[in-house]
Amino acid sequence: MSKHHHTALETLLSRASADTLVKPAPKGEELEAILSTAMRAPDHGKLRPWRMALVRGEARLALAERVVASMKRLDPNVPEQKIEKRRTRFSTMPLTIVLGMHLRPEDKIPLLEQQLAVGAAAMNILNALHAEGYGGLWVSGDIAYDPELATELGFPPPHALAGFIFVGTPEKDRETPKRRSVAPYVADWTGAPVSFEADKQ
Ligand SMILES: Cc1cc2nc3c(=O)[nH]c(=O)nc-3n(C[C@H](O)[C@H](O)[C@H](O)COP(=O)(O)O)c2cc1C
Repeated sequence: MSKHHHTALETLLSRASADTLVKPAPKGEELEAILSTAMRAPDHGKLRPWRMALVRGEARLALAERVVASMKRLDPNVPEQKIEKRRTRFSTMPLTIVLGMHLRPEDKIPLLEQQLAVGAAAMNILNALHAEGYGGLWVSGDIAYDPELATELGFPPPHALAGFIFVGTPEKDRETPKRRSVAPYVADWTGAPVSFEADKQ
């Protein structure tokens, strides 16, 4: 497999989200290794705030129904087409990782830093999936902010959802995506406040 010829940096530079994911998803020891990269995320206070609920097999249908119920709760007039799209996605993805946050609002570590640690864990997982030849897509949408859905999935307030990571194998081999230059997002600070090309009109 070509992945073995890639340096770590090339792997990081070539990651892209894949929205058409088919079987197989990683399982067993390989899945455990991929998920273990979450444990290497930078994490102020060692709170380990990330939680991953794996949804596979028959449980996918139940998740899809909870998601649809959440959509209807949030918007009683939600178009049927939107419902069907989400129902199909959640019920057919080979694996969905519900990314939960075990948040501690009373802790001395700021909530934002707790959330950033979960984001870093998610990024490690997405990169690990890519490195192993799988694909991932991190999605949220308004349902990710529905406390009732979060509670049904095991994350009652103040815990919360950081989204869902769809996992599988990209349907087709894709070219390495075009990457924008990072230059507009980088500046040397030499004493005066920086300004970025990216922010100039
Ligand atoms: C927290 C979070 C939530 C996201 N939610 C969605 C989403 O609901 N729908 C979507 O199409 N992309 C969402 N994205 C963006 C995708 O994960 C992805 O980055 C985007 O499709 C661009 O693809 P790329 O990662 O290959 O650049 C989200 C990203 C993050 C970090």
